[in-house]
Amino acid sequence: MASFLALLFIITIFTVSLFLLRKSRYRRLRLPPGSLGLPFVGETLQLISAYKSDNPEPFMDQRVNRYGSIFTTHVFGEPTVFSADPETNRFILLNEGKLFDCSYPGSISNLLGKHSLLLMKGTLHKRMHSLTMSFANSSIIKDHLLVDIDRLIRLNMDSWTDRVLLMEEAKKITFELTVKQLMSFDPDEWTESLRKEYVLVIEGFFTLPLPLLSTTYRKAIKARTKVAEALTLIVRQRRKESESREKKDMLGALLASGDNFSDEEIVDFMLALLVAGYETTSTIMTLAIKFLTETPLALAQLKEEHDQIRARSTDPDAALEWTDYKSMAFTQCVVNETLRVANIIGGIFRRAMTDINIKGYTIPKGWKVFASFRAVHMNPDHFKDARTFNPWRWQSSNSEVVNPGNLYTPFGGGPRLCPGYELARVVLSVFLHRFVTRFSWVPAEEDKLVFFPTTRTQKRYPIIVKRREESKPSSTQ
Ligand code: HEM
Repeated sequence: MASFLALLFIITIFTVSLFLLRKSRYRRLRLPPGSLGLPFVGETLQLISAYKSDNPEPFMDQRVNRYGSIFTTHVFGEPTVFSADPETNRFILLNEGKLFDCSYPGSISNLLGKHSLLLMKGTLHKRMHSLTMSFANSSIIKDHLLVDIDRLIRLNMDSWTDRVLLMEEAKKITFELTVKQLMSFDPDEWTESLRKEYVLVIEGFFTLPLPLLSTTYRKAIKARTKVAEALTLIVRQRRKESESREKKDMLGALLASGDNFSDEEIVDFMLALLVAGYETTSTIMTLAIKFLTETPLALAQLKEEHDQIRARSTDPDAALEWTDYKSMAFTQCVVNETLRVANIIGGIFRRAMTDINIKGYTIPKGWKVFASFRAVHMNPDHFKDARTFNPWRWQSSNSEVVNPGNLYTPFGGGPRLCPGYELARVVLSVFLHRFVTRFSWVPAEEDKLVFFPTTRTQKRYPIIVKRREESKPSSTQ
């Protein structure tokens, strides 16, 4: 008993001294105001509980009201400076690689692989980022991706009847599209079994990277190995045939780039691209439908826009043309507003490479920073009635958002600007076109949005769909 009390005493003294030491070191620097919370856990539990609800705003609102738009907190085991300030966010984004480095949790880094674009740094990152951009830009989308996007979306929707888990279906579509774009494969059993392994890999992102303690992480590592093996076989196969058959896909571009990438480099690169577009694009597809369902006036206007495009052709299944996409003016307002309100990527973590002075404060070297896009997008000082879904705010006649500048950053910015931003917009627009012209629908049950560990609806948004021609009264009646 005496030795237990002595141990308890030592632990208490150690913890208190650590806490005081930490406080006095930070007091010497001009840190942004805030609270580091409890020793070790900091304010992690408050953050998680806010973001696990459908209204995470109070976590930021309370701290911004108390300390201002740049404040210090302590989350996920580290002191972190949070920014809800658009100028500071821009500064962080633009100084990537100079003052700040990207920073992902160990589980994500291990599962992605060291050659993934998300983890690359320096000149190689620059080169690979521009290669990726060149592969998802508007002329490539116009020249050949649009046809595949439209075809695969229709193919998937052909089998939808009655109750549909929209989030699941959207994920399937997005995965198939990315596989097609990367290596020209049409969906089949191979694609679906690869997707199942992917789901396991992604589940591992949000666990501790400790195989002995976490079954989910162990399964994710196993699945990652399987995915890498499957992709390696494809790369090797393509190397053999690359001289005779030049395919217009990402893998072809990598092999023809003259950079002599190894199999491992190409596999890591493709694996990460499949992850980056998968959750994000499918979630935005689902949430666009959810927000429209809850805003009938916007839905009616959107339907009208798309019915008019359909009316231009006698064939209801005629492929969409680039000019059709370009004529979807209100759809672009819906896309912008969905991205603003949903905040699929609510912000980005970086690590300070040196002591950084900003707005009169110091961010100490080695500290994490979090540039919160969400806090800016949801701030009524920047967007009128910010917490309401209002696609009309994006209409060119509306003076509110003529030039949103640094205020609107759903795809980030600077050297790590999302290379899939244009592609995601086209996929979402085509999906909305086919969805509203083919179906009427009602939610099958209440479903709630949550924002941790990722933005999603709790029940994968179940809906009951009805083909529009079925719901129309027959002309002979
Ligand atoms: C609605 C859909 C999407 C959203 C909201 C989104 C958002 C973002 C954001 C905010 C970043 C910046 C991350 C950072 O600065 O650390 C990013 C990076 C990235 N995105 Fe997207 N993205 C979407 C779709 C896509 C698609 C379809 C692709 C596939 C081509 C893609 C590929 C990537 C890649 C590879 C990166 C890493 C870039 C780098 O680190 O250099 N994204 N995305």
